[in-house]
Amino acid sequence: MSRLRWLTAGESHGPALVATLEGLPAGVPVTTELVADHLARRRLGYGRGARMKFEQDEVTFLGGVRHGLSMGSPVAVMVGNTEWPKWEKVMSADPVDPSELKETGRNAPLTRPRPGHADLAGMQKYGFDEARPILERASARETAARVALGAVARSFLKEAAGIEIVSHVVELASAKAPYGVYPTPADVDKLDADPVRCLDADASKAMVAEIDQAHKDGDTLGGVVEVLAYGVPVGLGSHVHWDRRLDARLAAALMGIQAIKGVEVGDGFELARVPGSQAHDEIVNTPEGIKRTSGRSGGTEGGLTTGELLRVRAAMKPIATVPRALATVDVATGEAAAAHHQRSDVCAVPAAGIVAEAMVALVLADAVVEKFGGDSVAETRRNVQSYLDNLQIR
Ligand SMILES: Cc1cc2nc3c(=O)[nH]c(=O)nc-3n(C[C@H](O)[C@H](O)[C@H](O)COP(=O)(O)O)c2cc1C
Ligand SMILES: C=C(O[C@@H]1CC(C(=O)O)=C[C@@H](OP(=O)(O)O)[C@H]1O)C(=O)O
Repeated sequence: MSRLRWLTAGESHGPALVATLEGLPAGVPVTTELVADHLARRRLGYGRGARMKFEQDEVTFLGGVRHGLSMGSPVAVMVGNTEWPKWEKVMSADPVDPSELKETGRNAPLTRPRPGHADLAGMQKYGFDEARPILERASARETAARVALGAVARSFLKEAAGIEIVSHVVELASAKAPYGVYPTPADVDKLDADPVRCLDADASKAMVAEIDQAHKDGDTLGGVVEVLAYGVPVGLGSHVHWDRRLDARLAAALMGIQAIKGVEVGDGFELARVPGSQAHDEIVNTPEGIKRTSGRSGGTEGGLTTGELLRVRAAMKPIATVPRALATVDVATGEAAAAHHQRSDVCAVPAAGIVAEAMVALVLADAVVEKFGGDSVAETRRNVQSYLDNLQIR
């Protein structure tokens, strides 16, 4: 199985995040601007904290791309952290004199772990007496690296198979967008211009009001994002083994985003509440070929893509750093305490949608490379076309 492999590294207040992508065919259009544009989309969204106002996400390619095209070698990309100069001592890789650390005023031990973040279990597991070494990597700052790779993956998908990915916010706390309205690639600019990346104006207003109220109350919120992939060919993934099922791969990738607690493929949990006669997508022959009368399955059956619209949802829990701090224990003293809190997002659901797009793009790019191969994207495209031209049933 030829597959894409990818990794990220870097801490929230370290010098930079880095990400590598191995197995990408040559000839994929990739530029610094393309990646920067997607990173800028991830910084948007009503309810995000102060950092997103000044964070620059400075992009540098370190390998794999020449003159705007991938070369077939591993792609390496670095995303600089604007905050680094303030954290140079606290996050120094090399030992630092304790007096210099004290001068920074940023090195007070974080001994009051936040419920809902990785602080406490991470300290226990890795043997630290404070949360800094845990929260630096648990932080969703890391998702900038994923979005950088996702930008590369989506360029490959468009070029190789004409696949395009769109996401939108469908629920934010108790505010809901009307069910069954699916934005298309033509709606992306409109979505990105909306404060909460919701297509429905009334629902968007209600979501903004929820965030304003939570802000006033010193609270935080979660929500649900939906990702749609247009132009996915039939037959990505496979029914033959659990770890080859595309629905399983998508679910794992989405669940791997910080704070995502639930994933649905298509109508997901709703399908469990209706009889079979209302749960499946009936098959009809049309002048354009065999089609489905509905899209309840979300475009996968038996772990294979059906060639219909791919649709997945991810539910994000509220931000763990609650301003009206939650009860915890100071692990230095064993006494009851309020969880540590500095600045934080009130709500990051719109940003989570952009991260979810990136994860879906990486899973689909992996599945396309696996099925169609190709050392150059032109070869992948020929293989996709030949497969579609030679489908026995269509
Ligand atoms: C885009 C994005 C931004 C986030 N911003 C914050 C934040 O500012 N403060 C915070 O405590 N958690 C934030 N989170 C959530 C934490 O990273 C998450 O709660 C933590 O990783 C623990 O969640 P888990 O149990 O799902 O891993 C954010 C998550 C995402 C996806
Ligand atoms: C930095 C980002 O998100 C961060 C995610 C995050 C967390 O705990 O997950 C906590 C906050 O970090 P800080 O305390 O430095 O402001 C967010 O700003 C980002 O998305 O780029």
